[in-house]
Amino acid sequence: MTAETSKRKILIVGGGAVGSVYGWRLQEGGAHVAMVCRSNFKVVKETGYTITSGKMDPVQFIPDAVYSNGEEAVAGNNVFDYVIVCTKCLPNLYDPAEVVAPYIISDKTVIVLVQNGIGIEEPVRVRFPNNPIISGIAYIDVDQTQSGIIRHGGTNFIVCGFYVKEGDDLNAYNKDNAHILEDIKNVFTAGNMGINVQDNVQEYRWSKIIWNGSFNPISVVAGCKDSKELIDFPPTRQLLLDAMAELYRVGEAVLGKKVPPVAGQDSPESVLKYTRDRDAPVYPSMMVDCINKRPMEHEVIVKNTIVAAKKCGVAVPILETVYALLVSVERSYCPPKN
Ligand SMILES: NC(=O)C1=CN([C@@H]2O[C@H](COP(=O)(O)OP(=O)(O)OC[C@H]3O[C@@H](n4cnc5c(N)ncnc54)[C@H](OP(=O)(O)O)[C@@H]3O)[C@@H](O)[C@H]2O)C=CC1
Ligand SMILES: CC(C)(CO)C(=O)C(=O)O
Repeated sequence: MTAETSKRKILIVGGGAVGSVYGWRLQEGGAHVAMVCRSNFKVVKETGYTITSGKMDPVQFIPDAVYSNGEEAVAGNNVFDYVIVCTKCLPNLYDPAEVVAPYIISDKTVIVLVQNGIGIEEPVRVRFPNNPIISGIAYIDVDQTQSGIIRHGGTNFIVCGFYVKEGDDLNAYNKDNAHILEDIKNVFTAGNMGINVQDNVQEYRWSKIIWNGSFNPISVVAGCKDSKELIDFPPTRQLLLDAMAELYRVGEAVLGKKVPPVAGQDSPESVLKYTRDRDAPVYPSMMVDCINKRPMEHEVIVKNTIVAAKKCGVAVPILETVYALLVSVERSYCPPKN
């Protein structure tokens, strides 16, 4: 069966910035798209999303279904082909598997985790050892400016591949399940989304963490500055370069080889240049969360990276400093529960 011969049933859990654009594109590509929404549930259910993408006029995206919980979503034994998770990943606040659990009623459902950070997959794998899990790294620049109102910069591609238990034979798993990777490729391509399937996607998590582990926390501790402001001010520009150099050292130590380049970015200077050359400044997702007084993904983006560095004996004084400051900033508006 191909994407052309069967309408894929896709559920997007987390109908925020990334989830809305994914839903819109995948529906355009012919899939049946249902969304799980939380704070924007009422608006999305009643009027859908208004999405401004790149230089296009705003478009209206009306999902095929909008749910607020698992009971509604799986009523009548409704099995999804794909459950795509586009929530923030906040293991310091809850078990990430709990976010997915209400929607998985069959081993056949492919779980796609579209979240930044390191170590985001393991809790979901432990809970769903028999479901295929695809780890997805989103290259997209999008935020929700008001409930249901989405601003998308235009870039939209994903690097993805299977996640398996440590010690399992990833090559054999890739081979046995090649049809799933082929299918997701078709589904995303039909929606005009770039998709780059990798045999070992974990390597690419390190490519992405170079950006997220530097720009995200530094934007917040610098007082919520966007990428242009950070790059144009020499002291924060230097801090970014030094933080990225640390991150490259961690990635190389973990992988035992160079961090793979994405879009030609293979050094702190080239990441900075790529970011500076973009048409518009980037608003890092952590900065957007901080401005809106929401919890930030400091655990998966910064803490897990520091833990990996320590395991490999790599010193990361800059990361440790920004982590301490970042968590302090969050505590000022979002005090810990106990
Ligand atoms: N924005 C970007 O440009 C990029 C983001 N990413 C990554 O993608 C992931 C998603 O980011 P983004 O879209 O920006 O995040 P948003 O905060 O915009 O969206 C997340 C959505 O998930 C909802 N949500 C949270 N928990 C649940 C739950 N248990 N059930 C249902 N819905 C839930 C939130 O609802 P509520 O409003 O109630 O909190 C919110 O609408 C993150 O890991 C981020 O780092 C990666 C690349 C770029
Ligand atoms: C850089 C960006 C916007 C994606 O390209 C991102 O990943 C983030 O802000 O968390």
